[in-house]
Amino acid sequence: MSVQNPTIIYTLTDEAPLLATCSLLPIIKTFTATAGIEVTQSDISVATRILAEFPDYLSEAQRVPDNLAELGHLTHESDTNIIKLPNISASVPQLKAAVSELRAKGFMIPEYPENPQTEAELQLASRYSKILGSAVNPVLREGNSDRRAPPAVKRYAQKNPHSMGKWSPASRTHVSYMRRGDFYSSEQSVVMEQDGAVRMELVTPDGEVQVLKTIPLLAGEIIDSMYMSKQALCAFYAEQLADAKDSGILFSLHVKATMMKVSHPIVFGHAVKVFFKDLFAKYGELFEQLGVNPNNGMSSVLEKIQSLPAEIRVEIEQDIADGYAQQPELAMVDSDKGITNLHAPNDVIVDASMPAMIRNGGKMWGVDGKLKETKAVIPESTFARIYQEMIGFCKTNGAFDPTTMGSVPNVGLMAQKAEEYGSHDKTFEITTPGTARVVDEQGKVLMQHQVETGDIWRTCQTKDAAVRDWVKLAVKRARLSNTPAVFWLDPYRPHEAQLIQKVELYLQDHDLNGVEIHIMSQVRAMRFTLERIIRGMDTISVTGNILRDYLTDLFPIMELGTSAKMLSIVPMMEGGSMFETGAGGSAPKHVQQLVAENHLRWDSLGEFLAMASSLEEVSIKTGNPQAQILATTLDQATGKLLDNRKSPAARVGQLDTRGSHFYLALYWAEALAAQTQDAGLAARFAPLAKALADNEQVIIAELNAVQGQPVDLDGYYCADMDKMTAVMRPSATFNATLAAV
Ligand SMILES: NC(=O)C1=CN([C@@H]2O[C@H](COP(=O)(O)OP(=O)(O)OC[C@H]3O[C@@H](n4cnc5c(N)ncnc54)[C@H](OP(=O)(O)O)[C@@H]3O)[C@@H](O)[C@H]2O)C=CC1
Ligand SMILES: O=C(O)CCC(=O)C(=O)O
Ligand SMILES: [Mg+2]
Repeated sequence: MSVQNPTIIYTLTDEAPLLATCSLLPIIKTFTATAGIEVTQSDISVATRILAEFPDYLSEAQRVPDNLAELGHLTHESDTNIIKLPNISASVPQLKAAVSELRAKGFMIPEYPENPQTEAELQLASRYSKILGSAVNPVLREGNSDRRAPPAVKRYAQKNPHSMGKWSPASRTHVSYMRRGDFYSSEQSVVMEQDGAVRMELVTPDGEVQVLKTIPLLAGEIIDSMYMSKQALCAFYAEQLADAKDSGILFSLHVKATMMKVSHPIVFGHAVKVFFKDLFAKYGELFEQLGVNPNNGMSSVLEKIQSLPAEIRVEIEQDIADGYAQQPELAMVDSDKGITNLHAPNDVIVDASMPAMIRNGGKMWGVDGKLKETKAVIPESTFARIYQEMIGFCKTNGAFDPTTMGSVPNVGLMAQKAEEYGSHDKTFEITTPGTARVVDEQGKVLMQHQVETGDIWRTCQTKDAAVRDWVKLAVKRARLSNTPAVFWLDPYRPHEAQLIQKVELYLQDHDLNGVEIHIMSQVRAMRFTLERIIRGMDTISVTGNILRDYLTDLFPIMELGTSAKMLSIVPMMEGGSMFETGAGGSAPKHVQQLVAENHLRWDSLGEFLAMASSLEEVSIKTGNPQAQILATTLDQATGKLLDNRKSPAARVGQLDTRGSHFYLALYWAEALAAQTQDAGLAARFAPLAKALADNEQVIIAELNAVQGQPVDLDGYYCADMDKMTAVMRPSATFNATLAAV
């Protein structure tokens, strides 16, 4: 990016945010072009990433560049400015669906090899693993994370509170987690004294040494090793199923199979097998022949048995029904369609699913479509306990009150694939019992565990420079917002004990006068924060990577009703910036609604906030004063949009995403026309402001007239761009008015 031509890169992703982009990006480009700022786009959708991985299967005309790799390189440049919308972190069923869709459209990429055996299949699996799960965010997040609700958004939520379910002190809802045999119980941690490499090795009982991975490490880097016992996990599931059945409450499993793309599908698969114990005992061999993979959920069983003769299929279906009847009632993802919590590993993603349950007064949907008390099973104890603490607090104090509650911004340790979220390439399902150990270049054993077949063994890395930057960001945010900051760190956990030492050291780099900093273990930090929150006081949570993810859905969903309204900034360690839009995901349900009734309820507030911050960054970096004017007026327009309640509504026939974008354009143009710092810009936008205001009724009528009918986007993962654009820009008057600028 040169000073003359500042560029903002806007990502094209998937599902609802991509649809919203079809309407919003033309507006943004129209406005920024007036200040000589180019907004380019970079397609990192799951479908495009698949195509980019397989040029050797495509014709010249079908090939696409590897945009994600390109963006990954740019994150190391100081003038990079990326707006990152949420994208699908694909499960295996989603990846297979995307592949089928692409093949049906003539892109003859290879089928996803579900049970790779041959060398060629293993190679394909390895190529596909680059696209599976959370494959985008870890590449781009070359900085730590700063997520918060801007004051205007918080004020709006206080004036216009969302509904909250009631909490009763008698609620039986609770969180269940493992007390032994999980990663927490076995963790060991060391800090590297100098640059070097370590090997992850498995030593079998007959002395054979299998090298599973070699990991280069930098001086000061923290490396942890830990395992989860399969036997302990399965025993835990059996106990929790029995307890839920006895207590007559729902059973629900909450994991993060997207980010923890190696370990959590396995953890999920064991739940499926323990729940349907008799089914898998009876048909284990047949299921294996059919290629059923329980890690992909019951959807895999239902899909694979389709190939069987009808009478066998019917018998299996009856056994599945019996399985459901014998076990506790499962929480439902979609009770109308019979989709349960164990259907697919990515339907219930813990960061969004637990807050939704807590917001609903501790209830999830039962098979009859009614809200019921629930046992929320989160096997790993490391972070599950924070939810139990919040649930206990709600039972005592009642539901949170969005009109008075304080706010909890987050500063998250995320840079350079920190901690568990960077561990998937260092996670192994153990195939033979033995000693799993981490050995340095001199042959010294740094950490070791006795493991059994099926145990999940992993290492996690955290770079020293990332920790230092994180501490700096925490102090900066605490000072700038005059808010106490709490490091959520547990001294009993070996990794976090190492972090505490580093935090205490790096805090000394800063002037802490007038800044309030605490270090507390997770449960105490939660309690401290909640005691303040109900008194209207704000508290910054300074956390590792997983709690960054969990807390930036949890608190915003209580405070604002959704994490889509968060400002989510990643100041890159090498000087560039990424502005994520909100802290939530790509809202698949919203696409279903659009397709069924041409109403999109995606709220682009996250995009508006990110765009303003991105423009401000352009102004700071390039000295372009018009960029700052665009940023300031965009924030004004966003504030007015909130005040005038022009956010998308949930139901068909009401204002939706497209109408909301129209109002943003109107208010932004009006604010630009009204500002006095740059007469040229004001003159440029005055006619647009007038034209949009004059045509408000016509445009809204044109936008609303299309609602109520199904629409065809010709695909899901690789929908037709022209069709999406036509659907998302249905007002000829609005389009022509923008084009005239
Ligand atoms: N940064 C990223 O790239 C992220 C990507 N993901 C990916 O997103 C997908 C879905 O994840 P999931 O766990 O279901 O979480 P989501 O956040 O996508 O969805 C949960 C619910 O949040 C609400 N929601 C979220 N964003 C918006 C918005 N902008 N406007 C209006 N409502 C919103 C919707 O509620 P309602 O139905 O009530 O309207 C939605 O059903 C997965 O593929 C996941 O991997 C998830 C998190 C972050
Ligand atoms: O990358 C993903 O899969 C999810 C990211 C996420 O949930 C977050 O950063 O809050
Ligand atoms: Mg998240």
